[in-house]
Amino acid sequence: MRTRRNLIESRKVRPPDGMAAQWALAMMAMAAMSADAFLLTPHHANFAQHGRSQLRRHFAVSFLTRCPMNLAMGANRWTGDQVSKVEVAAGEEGDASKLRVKFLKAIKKPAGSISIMAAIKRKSPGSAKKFSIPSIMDFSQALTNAKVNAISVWVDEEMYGCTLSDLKKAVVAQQSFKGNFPGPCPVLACGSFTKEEDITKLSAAGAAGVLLSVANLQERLNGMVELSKKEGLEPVVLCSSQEELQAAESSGASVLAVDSKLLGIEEALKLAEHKGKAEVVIAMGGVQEFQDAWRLRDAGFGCVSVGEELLTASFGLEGEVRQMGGKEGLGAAVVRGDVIRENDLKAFVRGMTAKASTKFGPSSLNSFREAGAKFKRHYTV
Ligand SMILES: O=P(O)(O)OC[C@@H](O)[C@@H](O)c1c[nH]c2ccccc12
Repeated sequence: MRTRRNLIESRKVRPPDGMAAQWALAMMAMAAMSADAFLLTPHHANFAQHGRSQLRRHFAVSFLTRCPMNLAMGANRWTGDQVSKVEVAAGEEGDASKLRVKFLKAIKKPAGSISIMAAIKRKSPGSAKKFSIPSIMDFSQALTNAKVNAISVWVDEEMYGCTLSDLKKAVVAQQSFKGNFPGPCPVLACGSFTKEEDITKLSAAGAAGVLLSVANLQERLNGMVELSKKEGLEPVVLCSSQEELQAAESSGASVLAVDSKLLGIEEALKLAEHKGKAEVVIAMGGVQEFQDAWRLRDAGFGCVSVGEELLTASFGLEGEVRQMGGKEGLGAAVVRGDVIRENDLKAFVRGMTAKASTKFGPSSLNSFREAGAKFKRHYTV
């Protein structure tokens, strides 16, 4: 039988930065309790961001007896050393293709349920909302902790503020879920990819799939779909009409995407019945309420990609007053927009995937925002 120490080492779990003493204490407590593993919850990891004295006061570990499968760092903050290693790996030369995760398997759910793909972007054309996302790696992990099924990264620095290196970081960070259930999330590369070398680059970065647009590629679509498959990437074909859906299907792609951001939810809903033999149809963007996700699910969409609302739930909007008491009040907290609010993120994903019926709505995201309050509060739970 492996010793506890071995177990910890074999899982490559290390004390987070500045927590060596607490870690040692936890180990001793584990030994005393004959626990095989323990869980460091996101709660504790959050304290790590807020300074050590507070951390020391609040530090606690939750014990899971004889449950090595659950050995998990809820929100594994990366140490400086780890980050620099990844930055090297995520650089131009580093090959992350071996870290690729199967995309279709991750997003395909039984009928009647919907999978969630979180869109990572720092900005959007035509939107005033900006998200600094200080650490793509931390965010990538927080998303998996919140049980999203896939992640997409918009690789277009000018339009979306994210680069290929960000995509690679999102891929590499998923490795901390290897051996866990659920395991690492696949990462879909989004952007307007038109060249063959785009596909090879994305493949080397460890992307699980690539978004290909019928409108952009036209007669070159079939070739790009084929090449993506050859490179081990799942081609996800973006359509905005019935004709485009047909073209996408005959290109041989199994995963189609409807541009619900462009069309709006109502128009996207109408397109669901033209999905043909596609294994999964993704609604790409424009989801603002839980109910949008539920309606898309009921119409036959298998997956929904959510960007702005999910990012807003995760980071808040810079300058927003988020607690009771108004701007000057005792409990006032002005959001800096650079800290991941894990609980809100989790509640958001849970709401999207809830087996709720649209009949008993409306239970929208906005209804939690206390729109009538004198000082606007943003709560997404
Ligand atoms: O932020 P939203 O509305 O939740 O959307 C996410 C994502 O899919 C979106 O970032 C997006 C950006 N460009 C697109 C083009 C087509 C479809 C979708 C998109």
